[in-house]
Amino acid sequence: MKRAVSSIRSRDVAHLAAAATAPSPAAAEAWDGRFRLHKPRGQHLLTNPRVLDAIVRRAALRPGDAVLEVGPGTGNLTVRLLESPAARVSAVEIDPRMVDAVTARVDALGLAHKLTVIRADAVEAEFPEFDVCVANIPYGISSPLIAKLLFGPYRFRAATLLLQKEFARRLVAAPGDSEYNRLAANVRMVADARLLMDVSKRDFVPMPKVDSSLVEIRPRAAEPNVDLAEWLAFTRSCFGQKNKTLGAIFKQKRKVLELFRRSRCAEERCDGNANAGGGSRLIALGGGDDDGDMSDGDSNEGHDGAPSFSEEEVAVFKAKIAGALETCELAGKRPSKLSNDELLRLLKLLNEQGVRFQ
Ligand SMILES: C[S@@+](CC[C@H](N)C(=O)[O-])C[C@H]1O[C@@H](n2cnc3c(N)ncnc32)[C@H](O)[C@@H]1O
Repeated sequence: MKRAVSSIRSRDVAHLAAAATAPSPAAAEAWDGRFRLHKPRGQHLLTNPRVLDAIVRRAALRPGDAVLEVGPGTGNLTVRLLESPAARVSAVEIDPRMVDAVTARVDALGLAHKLTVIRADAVEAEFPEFDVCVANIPYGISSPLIAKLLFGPYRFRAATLLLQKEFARRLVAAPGDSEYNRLAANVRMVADARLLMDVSKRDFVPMPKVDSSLVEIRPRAAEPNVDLAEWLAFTRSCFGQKNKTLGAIFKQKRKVLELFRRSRCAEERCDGNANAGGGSRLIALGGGDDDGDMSDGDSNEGHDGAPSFSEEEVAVFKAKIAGALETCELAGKRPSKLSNDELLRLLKLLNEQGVRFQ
């Protein structure tokens, strides 16, 4: 029978708590039909107690830590975090039924004084200050959430996140690996990421189609020596067609024209950079469907307040790009094989030539 979505009964709360202490296959059966979980919201609850304990152990919480949890669901991980040495947990949850469930469960355990539940979309919400983020997140928001953590205003020690296994592999990939991509290049610019362990899809209720991996992301203390918005826009440009050489990528008429427009606008401070990747609140890191080429058409007519320009001007600009590629000997290289230092050198040379990406 269909359950109302607005509230949850107390016997469900007891059941939810039990689910995380029973072995997962039994829990999966017990769950069936009791509480309608929405797959589009990524509501696959982690019910294997050994995995839940391992996540908290691997997060290496310290006394006094403020923990951020994204998507507490019914609280299977939350209660373990609250029982850890951490001082407090702030949990951001979008589904009001889950907010009720985790609140009631934590209340019943006498741990409510350590928990703040924020009912909000974690991609949109402003997070309170935190030392560590520990979460089994909805996989649909992996990329924007990691972007928000690493490129937003937050200063924290580490994020220990359960992610879709393939996404996790892409996140920790190194230059030259077949999975290396824009997401990994962007994360590497500001943080160290490593795999901690794999988690079977059988440890979730309902069972998802994919396996998962636990990943640790540690932001580096030192700020990188680059304008991050410019870097994000640059990698978007490079990795849009990651199997092409940089020479081929930056020879394309459409790309050259778009870069010309942006560079002109940056110089003249007009409003032609509305599509820049780094400036928006929702930062795109890559790793999903956002690795597309910059392409706003190939006309050289002025728009967005940008001046129009001549063929000759564009030809000079194109030659500057080719010159920068030649100087750093990267024209024949594919972006997915290059280290961030090599890409940074190219970006600096291009910037020196007046080529801007944001
Ligand atoms: C994979 S479940 C994890 C639940 C729980 N942490 C566990 O391990 O059993 C993801 C949770 O995130 C919530 N969620 C989905 N999208 C969200 C969003 N944009 N912001 C905050 N929470 C979200 C879902 O309602 C669900 O409770």
